[in-house]
Amino acid sequence: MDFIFIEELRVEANVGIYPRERAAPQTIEINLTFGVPDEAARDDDIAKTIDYADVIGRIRRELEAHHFNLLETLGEFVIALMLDEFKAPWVKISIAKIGVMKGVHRVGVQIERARS
Ligand SMILES: Nc1nc2c(c(=O)[nH]1)N=C([C@H](O)[C@@H](O)CO)CN2
Repeated sequence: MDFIFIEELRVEANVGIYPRERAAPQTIEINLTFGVPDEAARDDDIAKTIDYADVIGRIRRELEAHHFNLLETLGEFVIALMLDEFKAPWVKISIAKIGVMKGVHRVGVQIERARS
Protein backbone atom coordinates (compact mmCIF):
# COMPACT_ATOMS: atom_id res chain seq x y z
CA MET A 1 0.00 0.00 0.00
CA ASP A 2 1.14 3.55 -0.78
CA PHE A 3 -0.10 6.61 1.08
CA ILE A 4 -1.37 9.95 -0.23
CA PHE A 5 -1.30 12.94 2.08
CA ILE A 6 -3.11 16.27 1.92
CA GLU A 7 -1.72 18.79 4.39
CA GLU A 8 -3.17 22.02 5.75
CA LEU A 9 -6.26 21.92 3.58
CA ARG A 10 -8.32 24.96 4.53
CA VAL A 11 -12.05 24.47 4.13
CA GLU A 12 -15.08 26.62 4.94
CA ALA A 13 -17.19 24.36 7.14
CA ASN A 14 -20.43 24.60 9.10
CA VAL A 15 -19.37 23.12 12.41
CA GLY A 16 -19.84 23.88 16.06
CA ILE A 17 -22.25 23.90 18.97
CA TYR A 18 -22.57 27.65 19.54
CA PRO A 19 -25.12 29.97 17.85
CA ARG A 20 -22.39 31.96 16.09
CA GLU A 21 -21.06 28.70 14.64
CA ARG A 22 -24.53 27.77 13.43
CA ALA A 23 -24.96 31.15 11.78
CA ALA A 24 -21.89 31.16 9.55
CA PRO A 25 -19.19 28.84 8.26
CA GLN A 26 -15.68 28.96 9.68
CA THR A 27 -12.31 27.99 8.29
CA ILE A 28 -11.05 24.63 9.49
CA GLU A 29 -7.78 22.94 8.67
CA ILE A 30 -7.66 19.31 7.58
CA ASN A 31 -4.70 16.96 7.39
CA LEU A 32 -5.61 13.71 5.64
CA THR A 33 -3.59 10.60 4.83
CA PHE A 34 -5.08 7.61 3.02
CA GLY A 35 -3.88 4.35 1.56
CA VAL A 36 -3.94 3.64 -2.16
CA PRO A 37 -3.07 0.52 -4.17
CA ASP A 38 0.58 0.46 -5.22
CA GLU A 39 -0.38 -0.94 -8.68
CA ALA A 40 -1.00 2.67 -9.74
CA ALA A 41 2.69 3.53 -9.37
CA ARG A 42 3.76 0.35 -11.16
CA ASP A 43 1.42 1.02 -14.11
CA ASP A 44 1.71 4.84 -13.96
CA ASP A 45 -2.11 4.98 -14.16
CA ILE A 46 -4.36 7.54 -12.42
CA ALA A 47 -7.35 5.18 -12.91
CA LYS A 48 -5.75 2.69 -10.48
CA THR A 49 -5.41 5.11 -7.59
CA ILE A 50 -7.45 7.78 -5.80
CA ASP A 51 -7.18 11.20 -7.45
CA TYR A 52 -6.36 13.63 -4.62
CA ALA A 53 -7.87 16.52 -6.61
CA ASP A 54 -11.22 14.65 -6.58
CA VAL A 55 -10.90 14.11 -2.82
CA ILE A 56 -10.25 17.81 -2.13
CA GLY A 57 -13.16 18.94 -4.32
CA ARG A 58 -15.54 16.43 -2.76
CA ILE A 59 -14.60 17.41 0.81
CA ARG A 60 -15.15 21.10 0.04
CA ARG A 61 -18.57 20.46 -1.51
CA GLU A 62 -19.75 18.11 1.27
CA LEU A 63 -18.65 20.38 4.10
CA GLU A 64 -20.39 23.35 2.49
CA ALA A 65 -23.63 21.35 2.35
CA HIS A 66 -23.78 19.95 5.91
CA HIS A 67 -23.74 21.22 9.46
CA PHE A 68 -22.02 19.20 12.18
CA ASN A 69 -22.15 19.96 15.90
CA LEU A 70 -18.91 18.15 16.67
CA LEU A 71 -15.55 17.93 14.93
CA GLU A 72 -15.67 14.22 15.77
CA THR A 73 -18.83 13.80 13.64
CA LEU A 74 -17.33 15.81 10.78
CA GLY A 75 -14.23 13.62 10.96
CA GLU A 76 -16.25 10.39 10.87
CA PHE A 77 -18.20 11.77 7.89
CA VAL A 78 -15.01 12.36 5.88
CA ILE A 79 -13.61 8.99 6.96
CA ALA A 80 -16.80 7.24 5.72
CA LEU A 81 -16.51 9.12 2.41
CA MET A 82 -12.93 7.92 1.98
CA LEU A 83 -13.56 4.28 3.00
CA ASP A 84 -16.96 3.72 1.35
CA GLU A 85 -16.90 5.92 -1.75
CA PHE A 86 -13.23 6.41 -2.60
CA LYS A 87 -12.51 2.83 -1.42
CA ALA A 88 -9.40 3.79 0.54
CA PRO A 89 -8.28 0.82 2.66
CA TRP A 90 -6.97 3.04 5.47
CA VAL A 91 -7.52 6.67 6.47
CA LYS A 92 -6.17 9.04 9.09
CA ILE A 93 -7.56 12.53 9.52
CA SER A 94 -6.98 15.47 11.81
CA ILE A 95 -9.30 18.45 11.81
CA ALA A 96 -8.56 21.69 13.63
CA LYS A 97 -10.36 24.91 14.42
CA ILE A 98 -8.00 27.86 14.42
CA GLY A 99 -8.05 30.57 17.06
CA VAL A 100 -11.46 29.66 18.52
CA MET A 101 -10.23 29.38 22.11
CA LYS A 102 -8.24 31.94 24.02
CA GLY A 103 -4.59 30.94 24.38
CA VAL A 104 -4.89 28.02 21.94
CA HIS A 105 -3.75 28.25 18.34
CA ARG A 106 -5.40 25.05 17.09
CA VAL A 107 -7.81 22.61 18.72
CA GLY A 108 -9.20 19.53 17.06
CA VAL A 109 -9.64 15.83 16.63
CA GLN A 110 -7.63 13.02 15.10
CA ILE A 111 -9.24 9.79 13.85
CA GLU A 112 -7.76 6.71 12.18
CA ARG A 113 -9.83 3.91 10.61
CA ALA A 114 -9.31 0.92 8.31
CA ARG A 115 -11.85 -0.73 6.02
CA SER A 116 -13.08 -4.00 7.56
N1 LIG B 1 -15.06 17.22 21.92
C1 LIG B 1 -15.47 18.41 21.41
N2 LIG B 1 -15.58 19.46 22.22
C2 LIG B 1 -16.02 20.63 21.72
C3 LIG B 1 -16.33 20.77 20.37
C4 LIG B 1 -16.18 19.64 19.52
O1 LIG B 1 -16.42 19.68 18.30
N3 LIG B 1 -15.75 18.48 20.08
N4 LIG B 1 -16.75 21.99 19.89
C5 LIG B 1 -16.88 23.05 20.67
C6 LIG B 1 -17.29 24.35 20.14
O2 LIG B 1 -17.96 24.27 18.91
C7 LIG B 1 -16.05 25.24 20.12
O3 LIG B 1 -15.06 24.68 19.26
C8 LIG B 1 -16.26 26.65 19.72
O4 LIG B 1 -15.25 27.46 20.22
C9 LIG B 1 -16.55 23.01 22.11
N5 LIG B 1 -16.13 21.70 22.55
